[in-house]
Amino acid sequence: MFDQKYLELLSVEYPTIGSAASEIINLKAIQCLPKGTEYFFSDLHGEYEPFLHLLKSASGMIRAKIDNIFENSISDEECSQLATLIYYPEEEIENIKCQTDNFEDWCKVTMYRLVQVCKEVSRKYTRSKVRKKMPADFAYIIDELLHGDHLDINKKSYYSKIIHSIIDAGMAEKFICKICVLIQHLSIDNLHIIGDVYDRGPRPDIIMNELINFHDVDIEWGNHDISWMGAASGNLACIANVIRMGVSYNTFDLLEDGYGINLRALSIFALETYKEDPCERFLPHILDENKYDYVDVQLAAKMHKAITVIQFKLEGQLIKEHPEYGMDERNVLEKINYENGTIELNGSTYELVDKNFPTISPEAPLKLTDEEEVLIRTLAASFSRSRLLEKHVKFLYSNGGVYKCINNNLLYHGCIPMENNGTFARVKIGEKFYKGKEYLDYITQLAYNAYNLPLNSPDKKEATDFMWYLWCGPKSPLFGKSKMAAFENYFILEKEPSEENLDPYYRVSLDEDVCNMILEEFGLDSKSGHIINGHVPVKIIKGEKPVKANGKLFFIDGGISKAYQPKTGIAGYTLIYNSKQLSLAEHKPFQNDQNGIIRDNTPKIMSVEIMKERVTVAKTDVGKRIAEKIESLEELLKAYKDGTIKEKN
Ligand SMILES: O=P(O)(O)OC[C@H]1O[C@](O)(COP(=O)(O)O)[C@@H](O)[C@@H]1O
Ligand SMILES: [Mn+2]
Repeated sequence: MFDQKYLELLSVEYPTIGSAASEIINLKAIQCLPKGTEYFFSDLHGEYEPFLHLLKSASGMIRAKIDNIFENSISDEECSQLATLIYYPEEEIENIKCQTDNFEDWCKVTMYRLVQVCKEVSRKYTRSKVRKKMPADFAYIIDELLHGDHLDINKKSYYSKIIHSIIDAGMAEKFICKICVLIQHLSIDNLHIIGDVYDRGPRPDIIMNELINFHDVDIEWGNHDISWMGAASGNLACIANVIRMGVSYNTFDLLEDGYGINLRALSIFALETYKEDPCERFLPHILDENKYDYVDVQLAAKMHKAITVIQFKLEGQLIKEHPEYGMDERNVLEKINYENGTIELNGSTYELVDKNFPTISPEAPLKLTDEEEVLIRTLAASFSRSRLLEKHVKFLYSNGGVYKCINNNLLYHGCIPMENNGTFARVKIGEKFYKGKEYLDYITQLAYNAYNLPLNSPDKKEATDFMWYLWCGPKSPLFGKSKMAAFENYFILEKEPSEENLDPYYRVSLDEDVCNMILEEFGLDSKSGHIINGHVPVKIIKGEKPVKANGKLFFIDGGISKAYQPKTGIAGYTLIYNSKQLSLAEHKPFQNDQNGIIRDNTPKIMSVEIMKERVTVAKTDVGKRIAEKIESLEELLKAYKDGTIKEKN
């Protein structure tokens, strides 16, 4: 069954009977351990401070562990202080230093407590896995402290000796910081980000840096992420779109300081073109102030309008070039009566609130002026030169996809386009129709082609154009709405034309049988599987619930994004899947002090499904791979024993 060549290759890593046998023993032991804890987040929308807090605190689970361990021995206030120390060790140590007379004593007590917390969070991992996460300079000491028997009288003095030596060597602060970070890292085994890292909030770039440094993370692309990926692939409409979103949410720090996108040409153009225009409909939302790159609101409004008009022109051009997208209704600039200042949409005429279009010629509304053309090319050049954006987009590709099947759960941001009768919608691309999993696989391929194919490849342009469709096309699984009503929101006062209708998916998937059908389409076991969705904020204020379809379907966009908190009433969810249960942490709005520390924000944690039996590693996807490895190692052992392969002593 195993071919000789494969076993020969394996024998390089395990050259003797002894090494192969001990690896088999090791792997079999791992299989029996409880599975690691998976954390699911969605719709982070650039909110780096709350997100980093959720990572550091394992969304409240570290605090829950502290309460468990020290329930009867230390006060609630001390538990709270210990939690803050674990999340923000450096800052909190400075605080303590100012507050306490005997810092050395505090260090001693704290180190003991931290070792206890660390023992608790590392309990379900092998010693070797924990060692791999340890800071190199303290690995030996932490290992000793974690694995000794503190009740043994001889060992007891040995441990206090270690603690005292750390203090005497002046290393206590460093040790405390390192063990706090180790506790953070051990608390989250895998991280799943179900889309929309980008737009609205201040610094998605900081979130991306954090994700890149995290040990195990996957990202299911959201419509906002794909738009940045499209921009990085050179799609001009996507470039205009991400700049428009950035300017409209006042995230100049991200654009200029983070990604080094030079907006000087845009500001000069906007000031000249919209000199006398107050651009009232384009005043930016100010959710956060910029730290490095302040832009006056009046100027920002002009820049916002300038890039929006360019975007609508570029979008109109794409729509005309691709009748197969079926998006003619969105070619809005060609539907305007420039003389009357009205627009005809779906048979109704609406008056525009802003009728000033100095760069649009009514005979050719989609044509960029020479200045607009130069401007968008300049911006595009800036995008292609941004090394940090390149690094982040590469990570989105290497660790991401349209969907992910993991441990019998199906993760995606938006939806699987469906019909009203609960069957998969058929979508035509080129000459072929696609649906369900095949459709998602095909568009994943197109997304890779957009970024990776060489410029002269004939398929490159098709794929790059399609990135814009994925951002806002009606059958895009990342978007899942009938239209993106950006134009209507800017230019029309009536509410009705700006309504965006959700794909039938969002209604039919409330039926458990439909969820089961979707899970099976992706080769998952519908009895134990779940679908985990982002994208649509759960309006808790209005009584909506994140758990749907009799527990098969989770919507976990609870509004980490400040822009959505008035709609949801909370500050986001984390779905947590450990060996015993699935639970949802519901977060309260985050308030940080002047040092950036978020205190007293322990979420409400609700258990949503208790596992029938404790889930071991053997039952997970990693476990399945381990089982295959055990099988091949056993085959290698046989080959060593019957002499087909020689040991390399
Ligand atoms: O209110 P904003 O930030 O202008 O954005 C509104 C647009 O964002 C969208 O909700 C898409 O963003 P999400 O994927 O975050 O929902 C559109 O449907 C809508 O037109
Ligand atoms: Mn979204």
